[in-house]
Parts: sequence; structure tokens; C-alpha cells
Amino acid sequence: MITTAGLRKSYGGVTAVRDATVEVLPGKINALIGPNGSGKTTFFNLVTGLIKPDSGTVHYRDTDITGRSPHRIAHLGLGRTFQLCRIFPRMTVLENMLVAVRRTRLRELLAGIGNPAEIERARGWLRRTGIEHMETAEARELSYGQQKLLELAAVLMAEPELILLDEPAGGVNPALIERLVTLIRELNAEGHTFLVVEHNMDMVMGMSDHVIVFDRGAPICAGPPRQVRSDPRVLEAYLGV
Ligand SMILES: Nc1ncnc2c1ncn2[C@@H]1O[C@H](COP(=O)(O)OP(=O)(O)OP(=O)(O)O)[C@@H](O)[C@H]1O
Repeated sequence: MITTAGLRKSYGGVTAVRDATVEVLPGKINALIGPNGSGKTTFFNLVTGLIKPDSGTVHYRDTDITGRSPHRIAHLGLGRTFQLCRIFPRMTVLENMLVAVRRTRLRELLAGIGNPAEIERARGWLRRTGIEHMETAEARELSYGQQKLLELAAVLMAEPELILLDEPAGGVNPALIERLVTLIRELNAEGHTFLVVEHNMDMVMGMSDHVIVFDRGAPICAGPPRQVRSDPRVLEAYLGV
């Protein structure tokens, strides 16, 4: 679904991503793992247009999206969350949902806010993420885990085909992680493809179909969890053995 070829990004003397030729499989739960600083977030930012590569290409299905702006890429059907949750803290939960939809023109945005059909759709996603009872609360009143669920619910308002999650379980309590995994599995069964960056290995190995491993900016192996888990290159990357 996403194919990158020879993707590269450097910051001064640091090469954050190098030789990244990666395939994100359609219809699957794909995971991207690797030690701290191995280039996962930079790779996400390159794919979603937040930063431009020094060289290499990114394709979404058959479309070359290299260097396109984030909103143009989002319009094609890519939705993403951030490692440090991005919501509007002083807006209510429902308002966060209504401003999140895939609209860039102010007129359309304002039309969505009072639109009963949009409000119903927003409530539907809040129900699915289990935070519908917080609808009128300001987003900052939610626990960190609930804020991450809100961010995902807001992403779902745009009905993305591919959903990229950056450390969805980071700082989230085990009960909410379980809810999140169930939701990811259900959404995947309904046709959404996932690419998830995550350090929680139990979560990654338990739910993913395809795991891509980065080390020092480059992909070192990819495959089903069982294969990746026993790959000596992965053990070396993590343990430095
Ligand atoms: N804007 C930037 N300026 C300078 N260096 C950067 C920048 N962004 C990333 N880097 C460097 O690039 C490398 C890869 O960083 P990146 O955040 O992509 O790794 P990561 O695998 O997502 O790490 P983590 O698991 O800790 O989130 C690191 O050495 C980092 O310090």
C-alpha cells in the first residue's frame, strides 16, 4: 500500500533514515519497530509529508506522493496520530471530533460543526473508542490514554484507508491498551490498513501481521512476528550482541 524506495533524510551529520526500501502491506496490521533513535518517527514524517526526503521515493498505491504536502497526502486516505498526542486541549471532546474531519476550507469546516449527521458520526466513533461519556468534557480533562483514544477517533472521522499510529500505547494503562488493540483489530477486519510504531513488544507481536525492523536509520528485516522475533539481526539491534 505504501512503498518507499531508497528513502534518505539527514540532519547535519546525523542520517536519521537511510536506504529505506520498505513495503507496507495492504489490508494488514503492519508494525514498525526498532531501538530508540533508529528512525521510525522520521520515516513516518517522510511518508506523511511532514518532512521532505533528501532522496528516494514514496508511493501510495500507484501514486508518487514524494514531497507532497501533509494535507494533500491526508486527502488520499492516510490518517496519522502523533507520538505526543495532538488534540485541542481547551475544546470539548466533541468539538475536537468535528474540527478534525477531512476539510480544509473554512466554510466546509464551519458547516460540519453544526451538522447533525456529522455530530452523529462523531458520536459513533466516540462510542467505538469508549469515550462517548466524555463528549462535553474539555479534552485536557481526559486521562492521557483517553486523549490518545480521542486522537485516534478524530483521525477516523476522515475515514482513512491507511492509519499510521505513532506509539499509541506509550504512557497508556494496560486496560486502555487492551481496548486499543481490540479496536485496531476490528478496524482492520473492516478494511483499514495499519502501520504502527510501538515499543510495547507484547502488543506488537500479539497483533501484527507484518513487522518491519529499523536499526540506525535503515530497515534490517521484515516479516511475520514469529520470524522477526528469532532473527539474529533483530536481537543484535536490540541487545547489541
Ligand atoms: N529534527 C531533527 N534534527 C536533528 N536530528 C534529528 C531530528 N529528527 C530526528 N533526528 C535524529 O535522527 C535519528 C532518528 O530519530 P527518530 O526520532 O526518527 O527515531 P525513532 O526511532 O522514532 O526514536 P524513538 O523510538 O526514540 O522515538 C536520531 O538520532 C535523532 O536524534
